[in-house]
This record gives sequence, C-alpha cells and structure tokens, in this order.
Amino acid sequence: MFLKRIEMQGFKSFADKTVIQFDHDITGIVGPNGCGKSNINDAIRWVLGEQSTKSLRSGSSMSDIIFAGSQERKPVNLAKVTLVFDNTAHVFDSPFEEIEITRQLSRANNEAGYFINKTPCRLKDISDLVMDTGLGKDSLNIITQGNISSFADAKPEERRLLFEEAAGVAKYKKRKQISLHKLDRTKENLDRVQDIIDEIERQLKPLARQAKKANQYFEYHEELSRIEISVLVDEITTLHARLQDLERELFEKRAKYTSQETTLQKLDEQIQGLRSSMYQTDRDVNALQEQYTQKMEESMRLERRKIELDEKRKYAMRQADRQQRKAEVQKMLAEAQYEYNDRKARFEQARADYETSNQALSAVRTRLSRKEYEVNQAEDIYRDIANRKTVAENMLRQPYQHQAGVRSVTAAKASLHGIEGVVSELLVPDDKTALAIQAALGGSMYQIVTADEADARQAIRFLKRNRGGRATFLPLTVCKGRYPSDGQRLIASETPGYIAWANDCAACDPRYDAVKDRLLGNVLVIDTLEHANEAAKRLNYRVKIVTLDGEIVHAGGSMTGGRGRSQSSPITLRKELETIERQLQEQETKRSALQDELTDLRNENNRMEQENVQLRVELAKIESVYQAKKEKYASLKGEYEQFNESDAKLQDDELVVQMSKMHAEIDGLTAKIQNQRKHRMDQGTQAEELENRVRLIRREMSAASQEIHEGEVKQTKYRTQLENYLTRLNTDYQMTFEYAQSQKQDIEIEAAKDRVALLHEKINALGSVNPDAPKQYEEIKERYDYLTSQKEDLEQAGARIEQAIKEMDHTMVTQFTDMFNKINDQLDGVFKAMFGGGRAHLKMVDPEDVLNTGIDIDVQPPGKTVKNIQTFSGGEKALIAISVLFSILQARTMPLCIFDEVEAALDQANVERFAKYLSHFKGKSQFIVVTHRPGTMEQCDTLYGVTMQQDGVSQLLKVQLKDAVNITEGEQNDGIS
Ligand SMILES: Nc1ncnc2c1ncn2[C@@H]1O[C@H](COP(=O)(O)OP(=O)(O)OP(=O)(O)O)[C@@H](O)[C@H]1O
Repeated sequence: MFLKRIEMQGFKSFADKTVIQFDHDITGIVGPNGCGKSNINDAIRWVLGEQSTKSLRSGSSMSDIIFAGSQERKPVNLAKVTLVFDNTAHVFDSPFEEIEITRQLSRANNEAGYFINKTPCRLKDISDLVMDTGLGKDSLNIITQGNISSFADAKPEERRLLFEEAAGVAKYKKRKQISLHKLDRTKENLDRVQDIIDEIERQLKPLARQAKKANQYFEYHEELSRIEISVLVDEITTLHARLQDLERELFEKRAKYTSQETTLQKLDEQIQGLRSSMYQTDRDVNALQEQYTQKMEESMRLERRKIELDEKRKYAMRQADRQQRKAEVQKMLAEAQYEYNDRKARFEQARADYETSNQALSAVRTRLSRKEYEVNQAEDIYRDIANRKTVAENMLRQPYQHQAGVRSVTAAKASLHGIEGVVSELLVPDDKTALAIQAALGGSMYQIVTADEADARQAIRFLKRNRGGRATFLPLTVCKGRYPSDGQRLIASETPGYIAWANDCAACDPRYDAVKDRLLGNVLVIDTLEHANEAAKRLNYRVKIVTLDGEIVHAGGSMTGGRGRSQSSPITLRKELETIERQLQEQETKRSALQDELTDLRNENNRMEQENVQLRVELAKIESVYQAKKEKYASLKGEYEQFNESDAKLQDDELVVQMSKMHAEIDGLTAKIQNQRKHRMDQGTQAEELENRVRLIRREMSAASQEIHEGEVKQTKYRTQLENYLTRLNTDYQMTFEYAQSQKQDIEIEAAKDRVALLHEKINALGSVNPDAPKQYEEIKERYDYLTSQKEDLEQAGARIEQAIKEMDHTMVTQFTDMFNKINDQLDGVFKAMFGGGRAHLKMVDPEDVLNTGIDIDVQPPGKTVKNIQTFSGGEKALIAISVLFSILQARTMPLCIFDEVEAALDQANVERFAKYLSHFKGKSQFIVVTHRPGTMEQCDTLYGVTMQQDGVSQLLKVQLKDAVNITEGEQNDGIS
C-alpha cells in the first residue's frame, strides 16, 4: 500500500498512541458522530503541511490540535503524527523505499517539529517533497462531504481548481506565481536601477566636462608651478636689487638735500649780513651826501662872495687905467675859464649820475611790479584754498545736510538707545582709495548702525513720531559679511590693475568689522576703468568693481562714472580737509617768502627814488652854476678881446684859495660818494647773486624733494610687490625665498614670464574649477558601469523568468487541455454508470483562454430535459460531483484517496452504485473511506471502527462488516460489542 501506516499520539481526540495499518486498497473508517473519524483526515492533512487552523477545524491556535483533556483525562503536552509511505514506486522523488513524515507540536513552548525519515527538516521541505506526488493539503486526495456538496453550486472559475489539481498544473501555477512575483521584483529593481542610471547619466556629462576642465587646470597649474617659482625668484631678485639701488639713490638725494639746506642757511646768513652792510653803506652815502650838500652850499656862498668881489673889482677897474683893466680882465678871463671848465665837468658828471640812477630806478620798478603781480597771484591762490577750507569745515560740521533722517537720529543720539553711528563715521578709508570706497559704499554710507533690531525699531519710531525724515538702519545683530569666493579672489589678484578688496582699504573698530565686510567685502578695487572692465569680464560680471577715480562697474556690467560739482562726501571729507590744510600751509610759506622779497624790493626802490631826487636837485643846482660860469666866461672873453693890454689887478687871493680848497673838498666828497655808491651797487649785485643762488638751490631742493617723494612712492610700490611675490611663494608654493632660490631652474626667464602670463590667462579663461571633479567623475563612472552591468544582469534574469513563465504557460495549457479532454472522455461513461443512463459533458467557458477559463458541466440525467446543474436536487448534485470525481480518478491515477462521507447525501440505491464503482479502482489507487453507509462499508476490504468512551479519547479497532454496521447504526446506543 502506498500509505502503509498512520501513527498518532496526542492529536485531537487521539490522546493515546494509535496506529492505523493499511493493508488493502479500500479501508473503511466507521463510527458514530463525533467519535473522531475526521480527526484522522485532519491528522493526514496536518502532516502534509496544513497550516490553516480553520481548515483543521481547530480553535484559534494551532496548539488546539493537541489533545485538550477531558473530565477523566488530563491534557497532553505533545501532538505527534507520523505517516509512513511505501516509496518502492518512487512516487516521492527520493531514493528511499520508505518515507516517513512526522509532524509534532509541543504545547509548552508552541514548538513545532518536522521530520522526514526521522531527520529534522523544515515544513517547506515536506511541502516540496509532497508537491510533485499529487498529495498535499489542498489536493484531490482528500475529498469531504463539503467538497461534494459545493461542487455543483461553485462558480465555473472555482470549479476549474479541481481540474487544475487533476492536471497537475497547480505546482506550475504556484511556480508561475513565484516567477511572476520574481519578475515583478526584477522589473521593480530594473526600474529602480534605470532611474539611478538616468540620474547618473544626467550628472555624468557635466561632471565629465568639469573633470576635463579640472584636469586642464591641474596641467596648467603644474606647469605654472614648475616655471613660476623661477620667475618669482627672478622677480624678487630684480626687485631686491632695484630696491637697493633706489635706497642708495634716496640716501644720496637726502644727503644732498640736507647739505643744500645747510648751504641755504649759510647763504641766508650771508644775505642778511650783506643787507645790514648795504644799510650801513646807504647811511654812509646819506652822510656823505649831507656833507656834500653842505660843502656845495658853502661853495655857493663863496661863489656869491666872489661875484660880489668881482663887481667891486669892476668898479675899481673902471677907475683904473686901461692897461690895468686889460690885465685885470685877462686875469678874470683866466679864472672864468678855469671855473667854466671845472663847472662844465661837474655838470656833466652830475648829469651822467642822474641818468645812471634813472636807469637803475626803472629796472627796480620793473622788478617791483613783477613781484607785486606774483604776490597778488599767491594771495589769490591762498584765498582760494582758504575758501575751500572754510567750505570743507562747514561740510564737516554738517555732514548730513541732505539726509534729514540721519541728522535727526544723530542729533538725538544721546536719548536713543544703541545708536552706534553712521557708516561714514565708522569706516575710514586710506588716502589712495578714498574715492573708490566712497563709490563702493554709495548711499550705504548714510546707513545708521544700531546695536540690534529693537534699537533700529525704536529709532524708526522716533523718526516717525517727530517727522524727522527717513533713514536706513543696520543692526549689528543681523549684519553678516559678504565675501568673494576663493576662485574670485584668485582671479582678481591676477587681474591687471588689481589694488585690493574694498574691505582691506578701510579701517574701523573691530566691533564694526561685520559692517565693513558686509558693505565692502565683495567689492573689488581696481586702478582704472579699462582694467575694471577687464576684471569684470574675467569675473563673469558677478562682482561690483570700483576704480580709484570713483567709477563703478556694477555686477552685470553696467557702469557709473563722471564728475559732479563736488566729489565730497562725509567719507572723503576728513582726508580732503587734511589735504587742503597742507596746501594752505605750503601756500602760506610761499606767500610770505614772496612778500619778504617784495618788501626788500620796495625798500630798494624807495632808496633809489630818494637818491634819484637828490641827484636831480644837485643836477639842477650845478646846472645853474654852470650856466652862470658859461655866460661869465663868454662875457669876459669878449671884453678881453677888446683890450690889448692888461689892466690893473684886482683880486682876492684868499677867496680864490678858499674856493679852490672848497672845490677840492667837493671833488673829494664826490669821489667818496661815487666810491660808496659803487660799493653799494656791488653789494646789491652780490646780494642779488646770492638770492639767485638761493632761488636756484630752492628750486633744486623742491625738485629733489619731489624726486625723494617719488622715490619713496616707488620704494613702497617695490616693497609691496616684493611682499606680494614672497607671499605668493609662501601661500601658493609653501616656500621661503631661500628654498625657492635653491629650486630655481636654469630657464630663459623672459620667455618663462610670457608663458606664466599665458598660463594665468588660460587658467582665468577656465573660469571656476571644481578640483574634486575628476575623482567625482571616476567614482560616478564606476558606479554607472556597475549599475549598467547590474541592469544587464537584471534584464537577462527578467528575460529568463519570462521565458520560464512562457514555458510554464505552455506546459499548463497542454497538461490542462490533455487532462480536461481525458476527464471529459471518461465523464459520459461514469455518468451513465452512476445515473443509469443520460449524458454529461464538460466545457470550457472560454476555450481561447485555457489558462484562466472556468469549467461548466452540461448534464442530462436519464428521462430529464433539465440541463442547468443548479436546478438539480442535493442528491443529484452530489452524484454529478461524484461522477466528475470518478472521471478524474479514471483519467488520472491517484496513489491515495481519502473520502470523508462523500456519499452522505445519496439514497441507498445511489450509495450502492457509488460503492460499486469504487471497486473499479481497486489495484490502482488506495482508498481510505470515512462512512456511515453500510453500502459503502460492504465494498471495503478492511474496516476500522472508531469509538469514544466517556473519557473523550478516540479508540480504534479493526472490525468486521457486521460490527461496523452495528457501530454506525448503534450510534444512539452503545457502539460496538
Ligand atoms: N484537541 C482535542 N482534544 C480532545 N478532543 C478533541 C480535540 N479536538 C477535537 N476533539 C474531539 O473530536 C471529536 C470530533 O471528532 P470528529 O469530527 O472526527 O468526529 P466524527 O467521527 O468525524 O463525527 P461525524 O460522524 O459526526 O462527522 C469531538 O468529540 C471533539 O470533542
């Protein structure tokens, strides 16, 4: 027998160990209601893998299948059932000739145990072993009364399951289900992988470009590093040498300047000395001049006395004889001639002196008027600067003339809380970049910095309440710096004309660093507008740029520039005022020097005017004397010529001697005065020469000072450049100059410089570079390749599953159709045997869809015209179902069938037909039949009677037919005897 034995213990009502031995084809199980017959079926299904407590007619828990005890028996802790199969026909796919399957369950810990041939295993192993045999918890092996009665009323689709089971396609269906599930999962995985691949593909292209760019950058940078070190070393060396030359030059210039200062001082002293000496000479000349005037007056007096004397002589002569008179005239003529000649010479000398004085005076006047013009000019400039100073001072006193709000808040600062100040007061730009910072700040220079937002709100309320104007407030608590990116810094520092980032050009209390960095942190300062345009281009028009002249290239490229009436703003005013004060000081020095010179010139002019007047007076005096002498000489000459002889002598020798002495003195004084004048002129010339030298030296010193200043500017520039280069060595290459020197290569520096510039250009042209791009690209590419191969694997797996499903579908269609036809072939004969005539036929509801079609059955019992199965009686429906069941058993041999009261609904005649037909299968299948019907019992080879005594425990014993009928019929009385 296929099922050789069942061993049960503790299973449901079989509390004690019960062994059912099967030795014949048809074994009947009989017994009264509730004695435990169906528990045997349950035991078989339980071992074959049933997990549903409902289907096992157990309670809510599987442990309810363990014997629960009764009034007289205690519950047991373990349920254990073993099925022993004969496998000599190898119904099980196993080399063993006997298969023993055991399932047990312990109540204590709900622990389940599964065994095949006593070897522990999993439930799945049992299901797998059983699946291909046609046995199984849902198989056709176990048919209950319920199965039979529901067959006719079932939907065609439900009915189909029976045929699937018969055709053995259930396992394919299950496998297909698993495959479909797998396919779904594979497709889901594929979709997921595809989504990731799509996403990665989207990243891959730009990343490839970035990686290429970064590699290019690394290449350029690598080359740059190789040659730029040498270039930097060369630049530093050159700059160093230049600086040394410059310092030497500056030292010499400063030394010369100092020595010129000393010379100038000496010259000034000399000029001072000379001026006092000239003053003394002037006084000497004046004294001599006075003496001269006195002498001249005395001389004139003597002259007058002489004239009087001569008149007296003339009178005497008129009294004397003619000879005497002649001699007298002759003598007078000689005197007159002498005097005439003498006065003439004097007159001419005086005239020449006067003319010389005139010329000198005119020269001085010209110089004077030129000097006056220069002084006026200097005065105008001074006044102009002084005016500018006043205006600037006024503006500084009222810096927010046009910002009413700022004015109001500043005025009320003491009564408001947390007013830190106006941006223009808090930030102080350096001289050079003041205009640039002013432009960079724009209107924000009038923003008022407050400690926090509450302070700003309070100030705004104050302005509103007092209608004090509007103002913008910048609370420190929300103020955050804005900075350029590292890339922008690098590009900016390499751009021609780069000065600095604006926040580095202004100083402030560290408290306001955030304000400074917020307003100026991302503004770039460049020297000229051309360079600013270039810088903007290189920075992709993303940065605001200002020039030293205050022009702006805004982010985006728009430009602001030009010049208004005033360039001043509070931010530049302080510096402007300092510059104006310096200019005023310089102009003051210049103006007072010019005024000194003017005073000197005026003094000289006055002196010369005086001298000139004096000379003119003298000339007039001497001219009159000269004219008198001339006339006298002419008259005497005429008179004498009338005498042939000389007349009496009338003379005053003493007067003549006095006069001649006087004349000699006057001549002496004249000579002295002339000498002094010449000396004075020499001194003047000398002073002028010295002043010329002073002017020359001053000019030279001013030029030298300018050169020194320029040299110092150059020096600062070189030092800054040097610092820059050293910083670059340090930051870009982490090298000291000394180490870099040791790394310097022997290359052509000029060509290298060109190359460095070109490389910088190329690097700039690359724009922003992501240095991690190559690594990121590699990683993502690797991931992409991996996922692509995953995708291929999944596609192949999917294709394999689809192919397997296709094959399974094909097998199922074939097997199902074959089995369906076979059953159909059997059905008519079985039906006729069961109904004693008539006919029956199975049909597919949708023959086109064999895999899903429902199954209908057309039946026509003998003598009836009704075909609709629903309209038949319960017994007829059961007989139809049994006919189909038998047809199936005909078409497909089952190794084991368990019928649980399947014939319960049949009448006696039909039970007999049923039982008779059962014997058709003898030798082919093993039957275990649970029954109450004697007709069926008669056909059984062996009969087991199941009884249950008061203790609620099922007992089993082999019985004879007679006993079996008794047991069944004596259900109401006591069971077996
Ligand atoms: N865990 C259990 N412990 C003890 N007895 C149990 C347990 N489970 C079920 N039983 C008993 O098993 C009996 C039911 O057995 P079963 O359904 O096999 O009877 P039957 O012989 O098939 O009856 P019928 O002829 O009416 O179908 C009941 O008396 C029930 O109390």
